[in-house]
Amino acid sequence: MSLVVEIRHRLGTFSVEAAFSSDRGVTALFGRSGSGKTSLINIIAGLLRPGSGRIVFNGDVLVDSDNRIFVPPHRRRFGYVFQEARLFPHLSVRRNLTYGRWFKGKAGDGPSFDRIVDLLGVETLLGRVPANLSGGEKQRIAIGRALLSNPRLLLMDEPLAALDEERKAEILPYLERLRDETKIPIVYVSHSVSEVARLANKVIVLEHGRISASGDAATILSLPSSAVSRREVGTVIDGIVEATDAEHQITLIRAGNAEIRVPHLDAGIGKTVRLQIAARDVMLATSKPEGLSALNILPATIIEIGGAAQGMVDIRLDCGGVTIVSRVTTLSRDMLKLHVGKPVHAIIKSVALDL
Ligand SMILES: Nc1ncnc2c1ncn2[C@@H]1O[C@H](COP(=O)(O)OP(=O)(O)OP(=O)(O)O)[C@@H](O)[C@H]1O
Repeated sequence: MSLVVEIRHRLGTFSVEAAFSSDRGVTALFGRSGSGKTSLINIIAGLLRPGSGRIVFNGDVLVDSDNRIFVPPHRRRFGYVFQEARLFPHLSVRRNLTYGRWFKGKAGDGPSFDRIVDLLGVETLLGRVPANLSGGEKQRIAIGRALLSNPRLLLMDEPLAALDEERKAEILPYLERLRDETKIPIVYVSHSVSEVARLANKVIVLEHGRISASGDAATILSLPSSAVSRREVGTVIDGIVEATDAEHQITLIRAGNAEIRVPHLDAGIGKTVRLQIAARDVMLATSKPEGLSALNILPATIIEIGGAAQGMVDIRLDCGGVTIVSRVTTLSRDMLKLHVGKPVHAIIKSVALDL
């Protein structure tokens, strides 16, 4: 698949100007509130007609302002999942799911009903009405409905934003299955580092309606960026499962020359896993600490000391070829006499994982 977007659009005093292409898997449009993500995904969907530019999907020209081409949304054959599920309240879950089939192409095209019901784990919900579903269940039905319309591309605008942490955690594995088990490319709008870290193959960072960075998730999410909220600053690392310690239920992951231990993972040796380490979960010591319960104490060298904000600084470290960020107080920075080039030990308090 290939999606090529080159558009300019003005909305009052705000303007979006973006050029990017995407070729497979999940492409995340990532940025703060008001950065233009929804406007951009609406332009891709055809819900908004851009002032100028081109959009081409798999060689199909959907928008070409020079030649006055604008394919309307229903003729693009894209699925759309919004923040709220927008189910039909009077229809059963089964009828909500099959609703999208009216719009799909030739009979027999696309995924089967049973396959989608199984993929999203909604078998037991089929006879219910939306009022009797949790927020997470409703969103799974909305995703199923979009999939059953046999879309060429699935557009998702913050599909988890309206859900609490528990519901998000419940639905994320289904999105991962969708990414891994169907071949449908996805454009996924989000402002959450953890969601993007788990799901995205490619990340496009939007700031003030412009693309400020794009590339693979591990690189982009580890760069300092105004799109990453201060609470979420950290690094995303792709590592490989190297060994397991069955007795202690620990899995050893290698990233560069760094070895990171995490609670037991049900993953084979050699499997790639994505780790997310928040700066606030990394402490620094100027000598190797003894008698500490933390599992991960990595030798590191300081490569950059960021500016102070609210008495805290972010310190970028090289840990065996892998960059990790640690957030310490300015008092610690001064007491430990931290400077670029200084060897330290990074103590990682917790690691978030994605299989
Ligand atoms: N029709 C409009 N007229 C004028 N300004 C608009 C219009 N629609 C959106 N905007 C402005 O464009 C900017 C980008 O909005 P957009 O919804 O695309 O951002 P976003 O990144 O999706 O934000 P959020 O995550 O809060 O939805 C905002 O400043 C918004 O106020």
